[in-house]
Amino acid sequence: MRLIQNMCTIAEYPAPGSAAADYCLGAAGRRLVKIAVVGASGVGKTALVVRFLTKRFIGDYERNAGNLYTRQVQIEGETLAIQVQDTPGVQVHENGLSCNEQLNRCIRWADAVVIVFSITDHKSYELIGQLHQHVQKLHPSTRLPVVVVANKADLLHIKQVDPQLGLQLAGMLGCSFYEVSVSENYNDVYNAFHVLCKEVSHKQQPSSTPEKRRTSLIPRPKSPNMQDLKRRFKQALSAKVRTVTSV
Ligand SMILES: Nc1nc2c(ncn2[C@@H]2O[C@H](COP(=O)(O)OP(=O)(O)OP(=O)(O)O)[C@@H](O)[C@H]2O)c(=O)[nH]1
Repeated sequence: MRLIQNMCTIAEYPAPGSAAADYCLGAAGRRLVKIAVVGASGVGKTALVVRFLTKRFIGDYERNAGNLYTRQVQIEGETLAIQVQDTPGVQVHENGLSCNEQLNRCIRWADAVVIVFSITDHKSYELIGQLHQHVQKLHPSTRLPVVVVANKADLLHIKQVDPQLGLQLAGMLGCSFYEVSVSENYNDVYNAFHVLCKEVSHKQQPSSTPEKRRTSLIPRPKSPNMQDLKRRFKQALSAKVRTVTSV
């Protein structure tokens, strides 16, 4: 969907670090968390993003062109600006995943990724492992926080994937897992994004762990000033002289 009320549509596929991409951060001087939402076509990526941003479920969306939205979230008492990049559905070809340059740019830009599949579409589930691998390949020097989301939990009667399998796979990949129904439940959607933001926030502040903060609060001993040193040296010297003369 192209433009949705109450959301700020910033740009389509902004270049990392571009003025558009940093708009929200610059506006309020807040820390920024950038999230890309990826997965097969029709799994509910746009619905998920819209639900998270507006709390509303809107049944029909234009085929996604990949928009960037923003909102603020409170994480452990701090207000963070978050940008969420919706992406077009990933295509699969005979020789595997086909990720176009736009999608790759989004993944490289992101601090964290949401990989979505639908429990009504087994093929979308089969993509998760490959997508996760692709994300890691585009971020070779860091372990990007990823959450796997199994959507359409309300459609149990036509399910093709047991959500339990999603949980197992996410565990094997070292990702968090959420089973959600974007159409019926806002809280699970919110929690999935919230956990991801928290993980990124902790990663962005490695030096402010409680242990380090405690250490920095221990006062350093005052270094004695030169005057003081001279005074003490003189005192020691005259005491020595007194001792020698008294012998
Ligand atoms: N029943 C049900 N339908 C859902 C749910 N989430 C999304 N849908 C529907 O699934 C369809 C596809 O949703 P989209 O959000 O457009 O999916 P997408 O992954 O963005 O699709 P692409 O833009 O093609 O990549 C829409 O008709 C949504 O209304 C859900 O939790 N339950």
